[in-house]
Amino acid sequence: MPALKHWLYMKEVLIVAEWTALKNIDPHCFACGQGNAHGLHMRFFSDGERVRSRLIIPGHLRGWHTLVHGGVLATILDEAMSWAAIHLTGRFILTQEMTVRFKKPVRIEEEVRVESCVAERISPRKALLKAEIRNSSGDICAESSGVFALFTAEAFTRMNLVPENMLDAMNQSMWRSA
Ligand SMILES: CCCCC/C=C\C/C=C\C/C=C\C/C=C\CCCC(=O)SCCNC(=O)CCNC(=O)[C@H](O)C(C)(C)COP(=O)(O)OP(=O)(O)OC[C@H]1O[C@@H](n2cnc3c(N)ncnc32)[C@H](O)[C@@H]1OP(=O)(O)O
Repeated sequence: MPALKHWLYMKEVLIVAEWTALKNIDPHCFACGQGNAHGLHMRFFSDGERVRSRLIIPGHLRGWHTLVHGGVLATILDEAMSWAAIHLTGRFILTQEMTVRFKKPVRIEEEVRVESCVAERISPRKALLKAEIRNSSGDICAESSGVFALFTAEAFTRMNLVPENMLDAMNQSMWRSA
């Protein structure tokens, strides 16, 4: 294999290997459920430090004319921060609070990318997450930060936030890829 072709091949292998697909266990989630006919069908990938997804926001989620509804952008940011909180801390989570800054309009039917990370582990029970949405030109269109409550499996079960028969699948999906 000529050197350049070999280098490109190796680069591709490295890039593919760097981002691992994360497993989804709830097909009905509005944001990530692949079986929700009205949802966003987001799929997530992680390199161990960040979580990311890309999607095309369908026309029925518009706010005005060709603009994506701000609440939909907030959902995308919340979802990205949630996946990062779960997979990068290894805890079950609830979004406790979040703020969003809308910086540029996002258009329906345009591809966007969202990326999130843990900004700070505030305490054993809390983490600060950040996320940003970029349009196809790479401009940051919306960004968020959020405080996430972190739960052990036992605490999550005690608070009746997960049916016991789903606990195993949830625990496993937090460590295994798709
Ligand atoms: C949902 C995640 C499931 C994980 C799935 C895992 C794997 C699957 C993989 C992928 C699936 C991916 C993603 C899922 C995606 C998206 C999720 C969307 C996220 C959301 O869209 S989520 C909905 C919106 N968001 C809420 O619906 C929050 C409502 N808000 C509250 O529910 C409270 O505000 C709270 C609890 C946050 C703070 O409550 P608070 O302010 O009253 O806190 P306080 O400290 O006073 O605690 C009082 C007593 O709560 C217990 N407690 C509190 N925090 C605890 C902790 N961290 N650990 C253990 N126990 C805790 C103790 O029992 C304590 O009692 P004590 O400490 O005295 O014993």
